[in-house]
Amino acid sequence: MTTTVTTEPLSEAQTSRFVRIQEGDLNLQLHYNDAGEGRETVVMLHGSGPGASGWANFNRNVEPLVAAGYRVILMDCPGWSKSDPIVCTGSRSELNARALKGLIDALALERVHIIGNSMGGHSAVAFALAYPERVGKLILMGGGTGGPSQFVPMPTEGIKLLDGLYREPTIENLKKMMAVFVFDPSSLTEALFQARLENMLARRDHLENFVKSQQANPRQFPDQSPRLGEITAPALVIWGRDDRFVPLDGSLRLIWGMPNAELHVFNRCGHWAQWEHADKFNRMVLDFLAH
Ligand SMILES: O=C(O)CCC(=O)/C=C/C=C(\O)C(=O)O
Repeated sequence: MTTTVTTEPLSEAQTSRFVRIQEGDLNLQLHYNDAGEGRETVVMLHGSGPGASGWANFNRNVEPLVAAGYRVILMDCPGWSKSDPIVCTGSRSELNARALKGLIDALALERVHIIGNSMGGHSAVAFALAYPERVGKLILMGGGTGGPSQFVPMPTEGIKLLDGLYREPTIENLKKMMAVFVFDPSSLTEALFQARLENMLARRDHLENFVKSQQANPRQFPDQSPRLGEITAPALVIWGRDDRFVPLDGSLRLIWGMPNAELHVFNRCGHWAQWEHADKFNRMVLDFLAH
């Protein structure tokens, strides 16, 4: 007799968890997804767009890491998805870093690898600066520090569309922003737009709080370049050549600043390398983590 073992694909609902964290004066409920049972843990931090979440940003990346034996945690940052609302008047990179510290303390994880997308990259760097002993390896995509581009006027075209969408959360504005996320907008499906629209409209408080935060402090993601030399963790920086949100020269600042960083640039790729080039991205991440 033959036994057939079928493995169900991982789903958002099945991996969804909540935890209350207390980190200094930061006391809030965070939502996260938790998949796999490996000895080593990879945390994934999402970007700052309206309706973003760990699952929305990284749904093409979780399974391969879990299959390779990692535990994968997707943290929804304060002010996104099912995590508690917040108005941030200081550095959002540092706020997210503190939230992550609270989360890994609550889960009793001593040290984690971090994959950060855009705001998630800024936050991963802030975490590595504040809690270096808690970091294994860093993978930074389309982010790692705020600060100016030497080549592209700021705010970039993508960030202007993102800000416009926060102020007027319509399907038309969402499609305009998402068309700029990727190199090839024909890869975006109606189902993807609808899922993102649902996420976005489910939490109008988050949208309003983002606008209030920016009014209180337009520099939510400060320039962390002067301190990059302090980060000794091995870092893989990944960027899309055609990134219209956070320009490519941001990646050079990161690898010039961090002593143990290396860079891969994807051709025909926008701000969502982990989605647009998922297969190669996953292979590169697994290789980097293993060696
Ligand atoms: O302003 C910055 O430097 C960060 C912008 C950012 O995080 C944009 C991210 C967009 C996404 O990846 C998303 O919303 O999914």
